[in-house]
Amino acid sequence: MHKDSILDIEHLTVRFPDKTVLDDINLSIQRGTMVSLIGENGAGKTTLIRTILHQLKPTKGKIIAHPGAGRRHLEIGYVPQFRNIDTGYPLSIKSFVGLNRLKHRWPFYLPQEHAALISALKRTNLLKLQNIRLGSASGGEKQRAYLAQALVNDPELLILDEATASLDVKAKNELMTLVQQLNQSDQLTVIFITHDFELAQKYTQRFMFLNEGKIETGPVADLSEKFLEAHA
Ligand SMILES: Nc1ncnc2c1ncn2[C@@H]1O[C@H](COP(=O)(O)OP(=O)(O)OP(=O)(O)O)[C@@H](O)[C@H]1O
Repeated sequence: MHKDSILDIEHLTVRFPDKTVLDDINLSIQRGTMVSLIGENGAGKTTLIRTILHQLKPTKGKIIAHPGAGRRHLEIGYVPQFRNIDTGYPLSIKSFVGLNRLKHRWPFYLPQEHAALISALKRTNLLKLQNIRLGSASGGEKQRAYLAQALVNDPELLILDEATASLDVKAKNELMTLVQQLNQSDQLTVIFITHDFELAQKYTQRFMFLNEGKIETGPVADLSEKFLEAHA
């Protein structure tokens, strides 16, 4: 275990009947860092994330989470790949973000829930847009609403699952700039799944490269070299 890790992955193996997708993986993710998770289609990125999210039980090994001081469990936020939302979608941005606070009587929030909701809207620059229908928002705004939804429970770890794919260059950079600000101001740890090396190098410090069941890690400056090696 590393001194300040948020996740320690130890001898993690996930095997499906016909395939070993993760093969004895060992790595630590440091608290407060932004890390890219790279790998070809079918390399096992989703499988790794599902295991981190307790959606999948490892065949062998384990993932140890280290919640921060005063927290009982590691809260994880998840932002999916952008998919367009029908223009008829009825909920306002605020109500959509609030869907992730269902613990009580949505949409009648307790005061602390309402405060968390407003904070998530503020941190994603959506405060002024909170009452517009999500269906009428731009692609970038919709994706920021997904980010706000992931933030509303005050996560310590944020997983961006190809969350910038299908956005235009401006919206990609806006989203990643916001995430970078949260990383710096709140020590939010980020796992950024992407096929975009340029964004990985611009916004993250380290990479995790999944290939044939194994993971290699390193500083993002070495990313192109690693990728070329894997394809040599
Ligand atoms: N429940 C399952 N049962 C059997 N095989 C599975 C299961 N889930 C995933 N797989 C297989 O495991 C491999 C890794 O899949 P995974 O979805 O983790 O890859 P990925 O890197 O996320 O791919 P992509 O970039 O396309 O999303 C694939 O060959 C997939 O078919």
